[in-house]
Amino acid sequence: MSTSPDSAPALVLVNLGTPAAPTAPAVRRYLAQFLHDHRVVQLTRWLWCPLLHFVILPLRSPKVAHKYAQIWMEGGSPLAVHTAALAEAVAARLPDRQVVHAMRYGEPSVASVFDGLRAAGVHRVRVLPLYPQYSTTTTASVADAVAVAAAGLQVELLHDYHTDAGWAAAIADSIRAHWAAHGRGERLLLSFHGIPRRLVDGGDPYADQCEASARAIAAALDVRRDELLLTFQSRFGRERWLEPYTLPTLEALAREGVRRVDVVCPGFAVDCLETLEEISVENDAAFRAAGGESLRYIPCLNAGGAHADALAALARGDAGWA
Ligand SMILES: C=CC1=C(C)c2cc3[nH]c(cc4nc(cc5[nH]c(cc1n2)c(C)c5CCC(=O)O)C(CCC(=O)O)=C4C)c(C)c3C=C
Ligand SMILES: [Fe+2]
Ligand SMILES: [Fe+2]
Repeated sequence: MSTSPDSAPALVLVNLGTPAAPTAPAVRRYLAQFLHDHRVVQLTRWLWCPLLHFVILPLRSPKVAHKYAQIWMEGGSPLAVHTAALAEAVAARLPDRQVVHAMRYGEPSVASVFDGLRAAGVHRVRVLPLYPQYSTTTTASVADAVAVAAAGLQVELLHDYHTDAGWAAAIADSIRAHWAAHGRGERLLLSFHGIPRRLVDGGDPYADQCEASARAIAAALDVRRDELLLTFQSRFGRERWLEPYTLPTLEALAREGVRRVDVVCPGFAVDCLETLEEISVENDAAFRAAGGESLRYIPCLNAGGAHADALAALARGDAGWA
């Protein structure tokens, strides 16, 4: 299918990426690409490469592969399965344009997806990184990969959608649906992926955008902002990351006598290792070990209709594209 320069732009949804199999070699290949990205780890290469190749990859890959094995789905890694399904759901809402997905690390790579679009005669592309909150570690890294892959194409990228009304309403509806099915926990915790504090001090707007998302979700839920707790998970390495950290917060709540906590992860477009294993398995066990009764995890929006509607509306609109 060849497109004219003024037909609707193709849409590429870009997610982080995930291993091809729940095995140590596949996880090692994935982590090697991910953790070589200067946007993710800024350490000087002569220091970082030996540490990565001789310590982190050999030690971490088998452990992380074991975690992936616990959550692996029939069609593959949850992140891959849900991202593909989400792209299909968005495509069904945008019949006038081509909608595909790509992964920043692993397959389908940004380069291969752009080659496919060029071969199909596409001239204009909109790239929607599946990160509601902008960070140099994620969104800017997608922009780097797109800049390399997009020669000859007219490209626009969505900076973020952290207070988009359709997205915030979809998260609020998912929380309400969870409350209707399971009753309301004593606390609602919003857990976002963390980043090093140093990056925020250097100007990364991620922390401010997480806070603004929390306010938007509270407004859409019609609760006060102080009825929600905002925490940061998935710390990697030894330096200080954004605080408060999710796990110690959950343990402190349990010790204070809070029995039931609802946890939602609004920084993740689809469920993945960090939500299905870290929150739902590891943190749940730690919460109960500290005296809590149940950590009730509220799934990501995944390929749900409200999510696809919100992303399709963003793709059609003009706000935030540059
Ligand atoms: C949602 C936004 C994300 C930000 C911001 C982010 C920053 C970030 N992550 C790492 C290190 C790791 N992250 C890992 C997994 C992972 N991270 C995100 C999202 C964000 N990361 C997702 C969706 C996932 C899950 C992928 C999946 O396959 O399901 C991992 C791999 C797992 C592990 O080894 O623990 C690492 C490592 C850093 C260093 C960073 C910012 C500096
Ligand atoms: Fe290296
Ligand atoms: Fe991460």
